[in-house]
Amino acid sequence: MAILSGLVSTSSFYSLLHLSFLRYEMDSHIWIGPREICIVRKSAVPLIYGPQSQCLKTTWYAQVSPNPKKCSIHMTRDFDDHRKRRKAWDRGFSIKALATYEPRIKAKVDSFVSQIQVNEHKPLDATAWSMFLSFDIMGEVGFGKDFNNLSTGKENPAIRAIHEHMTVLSVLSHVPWLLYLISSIPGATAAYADFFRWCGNEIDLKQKTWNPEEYPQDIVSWLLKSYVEKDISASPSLESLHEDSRVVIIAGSETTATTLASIFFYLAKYPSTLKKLQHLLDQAMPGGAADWSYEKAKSVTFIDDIINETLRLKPALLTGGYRCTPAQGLQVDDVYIPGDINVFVPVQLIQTDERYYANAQEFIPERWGERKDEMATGDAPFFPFSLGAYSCPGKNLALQSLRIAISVIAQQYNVAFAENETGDDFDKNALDTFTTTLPPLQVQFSRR
Ligand code: HEM
Repeated sequence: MAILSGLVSTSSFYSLLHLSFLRYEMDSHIWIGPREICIVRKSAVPLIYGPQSQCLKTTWYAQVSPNPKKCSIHMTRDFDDHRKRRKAWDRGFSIKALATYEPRIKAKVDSFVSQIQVNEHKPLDATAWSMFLSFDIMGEVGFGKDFNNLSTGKENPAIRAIHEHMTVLSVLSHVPWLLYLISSIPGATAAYADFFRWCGNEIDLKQKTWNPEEYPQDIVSWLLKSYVEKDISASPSLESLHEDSRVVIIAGSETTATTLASIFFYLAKYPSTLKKLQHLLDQAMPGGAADWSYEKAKSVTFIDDIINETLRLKPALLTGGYRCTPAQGLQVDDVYIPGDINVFVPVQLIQTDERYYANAQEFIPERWGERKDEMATGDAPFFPFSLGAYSCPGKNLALQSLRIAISVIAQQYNVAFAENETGDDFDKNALDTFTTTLPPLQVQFSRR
């Protein structure tokens, strides 16, 4: 039991590190409630075993409820603890905090554009470079540090290990006792050491130079502020604070990077969408790059339509995290789910289901804008950031980063598939490793 409690004793943020590696089939639909996932399909084949309930239990596939209101959720102590702790995180994503991040994100995007300029007309791997940009942004707004991925064109060694072990972890997370067993073998987790050390050193440094009068400039400083001030929302221990700091990078970078890479894929595949976007950007900022501002870029709502449509078809978390039913079980409509059962929702499957979306497999950004009523998008399930108490606190930061990146790049450059690149591998062979592992995508940028 110690094996499992080692994995489950920490906050729910830690669950982000439990990765999944799945291929699934589902023939029915899903619902996510205002707080939690509720309905599961009784006849679904039990496939996965998860760590949350401290013993290995059947995992059920989730399904849409025709009547979500019937779902009731037991509020556990964990839930309340989580709600308190979320406050420390949410402060780091407030409107005021986001405003301090904006010019620094823009600076990172500008350095991405400088690399495009140097490599103009040459093939660039959009998957890798989106990762470089995104990790550099999270280094900056997460810790106030530069990972130097963009300037060197190489993955920082401190974060390389995360990628190399993603798939292994994603498989092992379904047999948590084995994961624990392996992690207790000396040297087996050595690859993570760089990353752990880097985050730990940064926290130590921040603690030593802590100035209570200063407005925190990055997310980890917000978490540290709660910790130093012994706020009710603070990480309960230094170890837990270290853990949260690692989550900042893991949760914030991969997700935004895979979304950006997927946007490049769609813009290269559908030149008419790119042209339309560029036309709208030109209207909003007739002076070109010199005229760029985040406020003006944000006024081009077609950017959000593209982001939404990308997150619908290729959500960064294809399945998302598990949820555990309350001890007394859950009655939803005519389905009873026993207590302590892990359930999850395959986000991508639902968001591409013809029952909810017209031409569900097609990339039609207009369904979020001018064709919203006609295509009945308003009522369709859409939850790439999850919903309710455990949903993504970094959503607005992610949207801000994506809006800045797309507007700045599309304003100045065309993007197309490089020679011999069809995009098929990228489109079809993504792996669900909790976050998504994408194949390379060779694209070519050319100045407009
Ligand atoms: C396009 C980008 C992003 C997507 C699609 C995304 C999606 C998600 C989803 C689906 C969850 C819920 C996971 C679960 O149910 O277990 C989540 C949680 C979380 N995300 Fe994001 N995310 C993105 C960007 C970010 C960023 C930039 C941050 C900043 C650090 C962030 C921080 C977190 C954290 C801390 C949690 C855990 C929340 C909790 O347990 O209460 N995410 N994200």
